Amino acid sequence: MSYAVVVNDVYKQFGKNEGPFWKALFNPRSNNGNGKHTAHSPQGSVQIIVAVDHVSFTVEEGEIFGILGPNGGGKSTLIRLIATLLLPDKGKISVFGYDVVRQPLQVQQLINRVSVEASFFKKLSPMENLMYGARLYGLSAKQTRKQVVEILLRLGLKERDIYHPMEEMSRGMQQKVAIARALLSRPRLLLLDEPTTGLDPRSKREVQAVVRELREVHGTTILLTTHDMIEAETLCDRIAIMDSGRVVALDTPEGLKNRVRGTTERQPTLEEVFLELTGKQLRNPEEEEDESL
Ligand SMILES: Nc1ncnc2c1ncn2[C@@H]1O[C@H](COP(=O)(O)OP(=O)(O)OP(=O)(O)O)[C@@H](O)[C@H]1O
Repeated sequence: MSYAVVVNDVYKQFGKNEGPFWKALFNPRSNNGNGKHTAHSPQGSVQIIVAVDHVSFTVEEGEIFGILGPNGGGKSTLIRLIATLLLPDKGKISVFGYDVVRQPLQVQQLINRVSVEASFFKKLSPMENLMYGARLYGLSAKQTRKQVVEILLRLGLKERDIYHPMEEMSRGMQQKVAIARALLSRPRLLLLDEPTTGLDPRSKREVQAVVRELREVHGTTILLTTHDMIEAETLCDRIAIMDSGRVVALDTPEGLKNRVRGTTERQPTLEEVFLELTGKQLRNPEEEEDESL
């Protein structure tokens, strides 16, 4: 078995300085059960946030693997650790056999990442932004120009949008341009951090179709985070449910549902599975509105 990603007992915490320690004496706070607690020292008090709490899993080559969880669950931190943007405090991560801490350059050559906060030169068009990106990847201008048009049209942009300033585009369109930019480097592993959050249902479907096509045509391994259960269920081969920094379950969508089957006649939804496993609701009211459009 060839693994694209191996995450082994990874732990990551953040510390936020809360000022001098004596202030905390008047406002004492301890572990609130949500991965947060306050540590005091003569230098001051620091709120410790455990973002990733001893997480282990593997992603097979060519797999579409989803990390499903609520806001603040630790999904983005995990993606940043795999992308070599953060260092783990404990544990090991390897990407196609390369260690993210000891061999970050080798890892960076095999991956690309799209996040919701993708940045662009807003006065420039998608074509200009992508040509700039392509130069950073060392791609030839002529070949890239053709490829940019192909990818953007495939993602549902109109030909005229390709040459208009990015600042005139909707967030959905900008997200598609971010995905197109990541695809230019033909990554073996594509990390998608909430790729369809805030997109209208049609744009969502277009992005999801491209994700499937990438795996089918190019064999790209895809690791995506989402809090959209329908997306997780329809797109992912396997799903890790993450809550408060921990993976609480990992299985195929069918396997996850089988875990809580037995109470009712019908098959449970992933939302019910999530509620059963974490005691929390996952559904995002914004997404619900989107779905009904
Ligand atoms: N750079 C940072 N400094 C301090 N705390 C951080 C930092 N990055 C993340 N956190 C905290 O770590 C926890 C996990 O955040 P993370 O962004 O990984 O969650 P998430 O599941 O991706 O949620 P979201 O969908 O809201 O991005 C949260 O409590 C967050 O506030």
